[in-house]
Amino acid sequence: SSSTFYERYHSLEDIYYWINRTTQDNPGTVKAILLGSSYEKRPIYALKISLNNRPNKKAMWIDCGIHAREWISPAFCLWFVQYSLSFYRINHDITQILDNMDVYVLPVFNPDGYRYTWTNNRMWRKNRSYSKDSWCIGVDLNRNFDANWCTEGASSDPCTEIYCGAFPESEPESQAVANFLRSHKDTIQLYLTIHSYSQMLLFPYSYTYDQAENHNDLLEMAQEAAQQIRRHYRNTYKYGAGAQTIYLAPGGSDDWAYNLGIKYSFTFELQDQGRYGFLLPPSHISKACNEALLAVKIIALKVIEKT
Ligand SMILES: NCCCCC[C@@H](C[SeH])C(=O)O
Ligand SMILES: [Zn+2]
Ligand SMILES: [Zn+2]
Repeated sequence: SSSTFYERYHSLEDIYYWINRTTQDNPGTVKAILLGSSYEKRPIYALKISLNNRPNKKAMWIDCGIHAREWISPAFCLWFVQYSLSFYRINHDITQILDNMDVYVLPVFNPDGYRYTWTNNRMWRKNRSYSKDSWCIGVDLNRNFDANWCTEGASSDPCTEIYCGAFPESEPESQAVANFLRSHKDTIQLYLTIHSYSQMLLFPYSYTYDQAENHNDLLEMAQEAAQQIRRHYRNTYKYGAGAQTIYLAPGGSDDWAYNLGIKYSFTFELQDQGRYGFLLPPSHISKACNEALLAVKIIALKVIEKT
């Protein structure tokens, strides 16, 4: 039954099949968009969910799986799509969101890396590109964006987990996403990128300790989301600007999207706090995704209210 499908992790092939099936089963509502292809030439598909064809509707963006080992992230993207399609016109919050915004969902930002965690190394983080002057493989796609690129919190050593790449957007995966966001920056009002673990709701900046221009807005939104998770699920999420809440991290997709003009930009770190870490068991998927869903609802509704 569908409930067990969404409470399991799925291979890359399964997710491609799911993308196809979901698109075919929901013509006119779900459209697959080919953003580009990975280093190993795998397609990078985003789904566009559009529940009504109201003219010049705004949009929100959720990407998952930029880091290969963070399996709960793609699981959440699938969960979110299924919830949206199942509860539109049933749940008030998701109905309000989908009536006001289209949603772009990118289930697997880094398909080569994700596949690699299924076949070779469960703990792989980066993509699978080769660098010309090192035997080491892979760029940290969340250090490869053009936002204070390769400063403190990233490394120019290809053998590190935070290798920034040869230059900003050097990787086909980050380039594909950046191109799409650049060409849709006037309609996309909210950028969300889903990671694990450590249970945090983060917002710009991570490349500097300087405050974002709408810091108070972002803080209030993250705070409310964290409070509601605490109230409904009795679980604790830290929240704040990335640099001081987690660590300095330049070249991130959230900071780049923010500087592009998407003024509501967040990085979610989902469950857990370290007991299982990246190896969160399937039995925890439901709770982790419900917590993330609540945060998305609260933040998205606030964006609608503010714009
Ligand atoms: N854009 C940087 C947001 C804060 C760091 C997020 C974590 C997720 Se694993 C990282 O990319 O190291
Ligand atoms: Zn991550
Ligand atoms: Zn993380």
